[in-house]
Amino acid sequence: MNIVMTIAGSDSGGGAGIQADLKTFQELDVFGTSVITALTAQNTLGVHGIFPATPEFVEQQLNAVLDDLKVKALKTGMLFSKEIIERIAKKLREQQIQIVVDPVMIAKGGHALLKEDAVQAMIKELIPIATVVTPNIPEAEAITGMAIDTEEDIKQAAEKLLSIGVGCVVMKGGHMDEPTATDRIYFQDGSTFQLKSKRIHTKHTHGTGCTFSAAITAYLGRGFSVKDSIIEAKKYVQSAIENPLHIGNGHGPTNHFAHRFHSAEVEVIE
Ligand SMILES: Nc1ncnc2c1ncn2[C@@H]1O[C@H](COP(=O)(O)OP(=O)(O)O)[C@@H](O)[C@H]1O
Ligand SMILES: Cc1ncc(COP(=O)(O)O)c(N)n1
Repeated sequence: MNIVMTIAGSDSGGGAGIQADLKTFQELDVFGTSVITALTAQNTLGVHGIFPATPEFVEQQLNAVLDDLKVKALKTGMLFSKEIIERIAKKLREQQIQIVVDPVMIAKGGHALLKEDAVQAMIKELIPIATVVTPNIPEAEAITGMAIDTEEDIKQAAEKLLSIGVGCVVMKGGHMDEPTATDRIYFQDGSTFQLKSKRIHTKHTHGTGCTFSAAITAYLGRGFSVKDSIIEAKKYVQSAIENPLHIGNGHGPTNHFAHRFHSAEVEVIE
């Protein structure tokens, strides 16, 4: 059995964070383990409270899993503070695990999930040891300090991220004002490709980023290449967005069952 891990926050509403990650892992046939950085009191309407774990307890969870289970790939999501990031990075530097960093900063409803002073720790400690980083446009702007409006801006921001040391940058296009949902992928060796799918006009996009990065992690854990993992993950998230569950009164979650009966169309542009 391929074992993977998520290091993220809990979403009591079940749409994002640890809950979205574990659902994705289960659907994609890998064994999911978890390290919870913070509890959130959250539903489809927003984040109502945050109760962080101590950095020591985050480390204890990480040690408990890694001392016993052979984790092949992991993702990080909501990490909340600089102290938590430092603990995690110190431990992960000693491991041979493929790391997907989803640099979660702000929930769709506007609530901060990462303290402002933690961005630098993410840049210094975590991104350099990552296999893949998956920023959305506002996150890429916060990390690079650049305004991103055009395709050329996206490329420049990706180059800045690559210069920090990460192996591959996935610039997610959910927030771009484009008729398609286009993600642009850049590798250290200069190669690049795009993934294009139909943009779905829906308010049910809570947890799309979490689901996407968890799916990349699941495929890496199964031994897929980085490129194929990203392509397959995009198909999974597209199908999860195209078939919303219509639950809750706000931004509803993605549908993790959808891939069982619907295969989404994703165009790979080299
Ligand atoms: N309305 C949409 N229709 C189709 N795909 C979308 C839509 N919104 C986001 N996506 C896709 O979902 C994934 C997550 O992207 P994004 O929403 O930008 O990230 P985040 O959830 O971190 O803000 C990406 O693959 C993106 O292309
Ligand atoms: C615990 C947790 N982790 C991540 C997100 C981001 O998800 P989204 O950007 O879809 O709100 C969230 N809302 N809550």
